[in-house]
Amino acid sequence: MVEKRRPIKVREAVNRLMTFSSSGSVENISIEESYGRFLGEDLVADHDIPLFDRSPYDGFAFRSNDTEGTTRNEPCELEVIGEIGAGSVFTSRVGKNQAVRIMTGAQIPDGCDAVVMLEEAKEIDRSGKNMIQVRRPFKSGDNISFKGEDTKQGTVLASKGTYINPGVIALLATFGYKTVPASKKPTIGVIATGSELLEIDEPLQPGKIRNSNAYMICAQIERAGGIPLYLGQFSDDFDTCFQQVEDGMKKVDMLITTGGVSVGDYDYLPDIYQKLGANVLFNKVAMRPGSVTTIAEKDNKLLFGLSGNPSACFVGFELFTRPIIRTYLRCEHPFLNKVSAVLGNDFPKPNPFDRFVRGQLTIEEGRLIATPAGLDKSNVVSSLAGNSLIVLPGGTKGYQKGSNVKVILLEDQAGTSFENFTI
Ligand SMILES: Nc1nc2c(c(=O)[nH]1)N[C@H]1C(S)=C(S)[C@@H](COP(=O)(O)OP(=O)(O)OC[C@H]3O[C@@H](n4cnc5c(N)ncnc54)[C@H](O)[C@@H]3O)O[C@H]1N2
Ligand code: MOO
Repeated sequence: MVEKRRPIKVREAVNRLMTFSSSGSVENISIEESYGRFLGEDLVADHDIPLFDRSPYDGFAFRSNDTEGTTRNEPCELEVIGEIGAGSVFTSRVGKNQAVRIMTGAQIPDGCDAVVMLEEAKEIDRSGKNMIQVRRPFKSGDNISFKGEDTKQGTVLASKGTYINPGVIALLATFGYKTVPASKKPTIGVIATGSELLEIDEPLQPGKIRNSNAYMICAQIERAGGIPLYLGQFSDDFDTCFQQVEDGMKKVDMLITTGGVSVGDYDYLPDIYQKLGANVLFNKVAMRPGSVTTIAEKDNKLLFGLSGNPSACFVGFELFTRPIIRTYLRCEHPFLNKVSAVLGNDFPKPNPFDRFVRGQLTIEEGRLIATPAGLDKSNVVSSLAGNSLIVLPGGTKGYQKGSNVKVILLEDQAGTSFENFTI
């Protein structure tokens, strides 16, 4: 008789697992390679931006006092004593009733405290002198970008664990980071088990299926920010699988297996953990799909025993492996984001376990709608292409279309049919 496993709640499973999470080391990479990585350290501004008061416009810099009482009919006239382009500095001090022609981005010359835009100033000639007329009073600071107004020295530009997107790259470049301290990516081994598995380029045969999980998991690892190391697929043979897991563990930061975690005659993973002397954190979770997800730890390395059923494998990865990868990458918020939405279809099937239904989140007339995708069975592949997981808490009743539900966003929103951006 097979020993009955005791399911634990998802939250408890996650909490138990997270006590074994740890962050990896930090490596310096070039800024060109940094897109899509995670910052390994807080970045602190070592100087002000802008570093000097500068002009945000092409125009004339002058002393605001000189424009006091000026009106459209009684303009003040200022003598233009020089000009300054972006990148140059005006070396002499600008005096009373004087102005300097200045270009966008150029440093405000000493003595000046305001800028009038080119279009607002009228250039005139007074006995060979180049003058401008200014037709309204200016206050000190008008049209000036001040030193430090963008970023003050000492400010945290971006905290460790921040995803390096193009905007973060702009910050890094502004502060001279030719090399960037990035969290080292974890290398995660992937082993597929099952005598029924064919490699994807093998012809189909009776009773056999293609190994889709290994490829799916590798892509999930990449999406989460890790490096997948596919170690191969192996038949249901205890000695072979044990050897592969034992050898695989030495090459990686964590290891994922798919298949063989249930209670069948060829489900060897529980015996493999035992022979390895691994500490099994849990082997049954009150969730569908993925109830058989089993996680063990050996010498501070985690072994994720994901189900062979594709949907169960997918969900097990997103709920358990992903936060471990994100913690390794130093993210402060390692879990996927959740939003509230309205259920787009009836979901009549009740279940005592919490369900994570694969689905598609859309916006219709400003409302978020979560629609379950296809057949809700854990061995189904066709429901996996959606952008979200709809959380349906366990209970005795199903859910009706229009119910309020929580939806986990699967981060890669490229396939999301949210309202298009049009002007
Ligand atoms: N008597 C019981 N039987 C089962 C139970 C149970 O509690 N008692 N649990 C069921 C649940 S729930 C699930 S989920 C599955 C989990 O089984 P395993 O994780 O051990 O996976 P396998 O048996 O190896 O395979 C399950 C299914 O998935 C297909 N598979 C396997 N590997 C791959 C792959 N790499 N790519 C695509 N598909 C794969 C495999 O052919 C099977 O159809 O157990 C239930 N049974
Ligand atoms: O682990 Mo199974 O997917 O709950 O159906």
